[in-house]
Amino acid sequence: MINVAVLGAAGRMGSHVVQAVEAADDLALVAALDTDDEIAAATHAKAHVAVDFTVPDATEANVHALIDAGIHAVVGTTGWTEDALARVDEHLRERPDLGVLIAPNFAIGAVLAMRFAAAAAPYFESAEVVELHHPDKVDAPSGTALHTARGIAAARASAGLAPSPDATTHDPDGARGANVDGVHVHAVRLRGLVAHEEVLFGNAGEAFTIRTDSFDRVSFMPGVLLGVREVGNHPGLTLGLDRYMSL
Ligand SMILES: NC(=O)C1=CN([C@@H]2O[C@H](COP(=O)(O)OP(=O)(O)OC[C@H]3O[C@@H](n4cnc5c(N)ncnc54)[C@H](O)[C@@H]3O)[C@@H](O)[C@H]2O)C=CC1
Ligand SMILES: O=C(O)C1=N[C@H](C(=O)O)C[C@H](O)C1
Repeated sequence: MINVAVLGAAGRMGSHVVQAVEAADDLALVAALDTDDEIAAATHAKAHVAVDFTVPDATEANVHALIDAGIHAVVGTTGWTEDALARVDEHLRERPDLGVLIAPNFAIGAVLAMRFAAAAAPYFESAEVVELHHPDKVDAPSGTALHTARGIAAARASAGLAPSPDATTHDPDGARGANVDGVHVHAVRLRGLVAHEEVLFGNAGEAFTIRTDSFDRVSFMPGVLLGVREVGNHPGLTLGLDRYMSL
């Protein structure tokens, strides 16, 4: 039995994780924590793994506290910078027995979309990412879109591709979106949406589109539970759920 604590348990994602853990025969929910609770409560409850779906401003401190407490961490919260990831990696060297999984998206379709986008990237002259979310989301672009764009950029660089063609010289209102390592990323916020992404590729005379849609937050739960079950078998810092899958 794996004892699980959930951080951000009152939130949109955290409340789904609480239900998913409670429904799993091999997992025990031992702590459901939110803003007013200390991480120490997870230690007192003998948690083996903590799942963090909180806010970008809180998640790094939570992960360091979990490492200090000797608890594996499965993190879905977005907003991680390269510097913050490096600090976690460094901290984990003090605890080589612990695993931390930080994944921008636990939906299987989104995990595959990120991988497929990186695989397709060397074959197209142009690439752009459009992410579409509910309007209560606090960060933009989404963590998934950042990860997708960085994967595309790395694959283009490895293949020796020139920058995507773009004649824009005047964009005072930022209509071309964010530039993530040379890949333009556009963020839509619309009531009624949950989490969606389109990756657009173009060549002369053709387009190739990868689309993933989470219509309901239940779509993230199989991936979260996979992370909970596997994190103890993957010491160190792991970025992306695909690292736990045979892809
Ligand atoms: N990796 C993935 O598959 C997914 C990631 N996300 C990300 O998860 C995060 C949370 O998303 P939502 O659940 O929609 O947000 P939310 O705002 O509904 O929930 C966040 C919860 O965290 C709590 N919280 C804030 N600071 C805290 C702290 N220091 N300790 C404990 N709890 C704290 C809040 O009170 C709230 O209940 C966001 O960064 C979002 O982008 C969302 C969906 C899927
Ligand atoms: O805030 C959300 O809702 C989501 N956040 C993650 C992200 O920023 O990529 C994952 C998913 O898109 C839902």
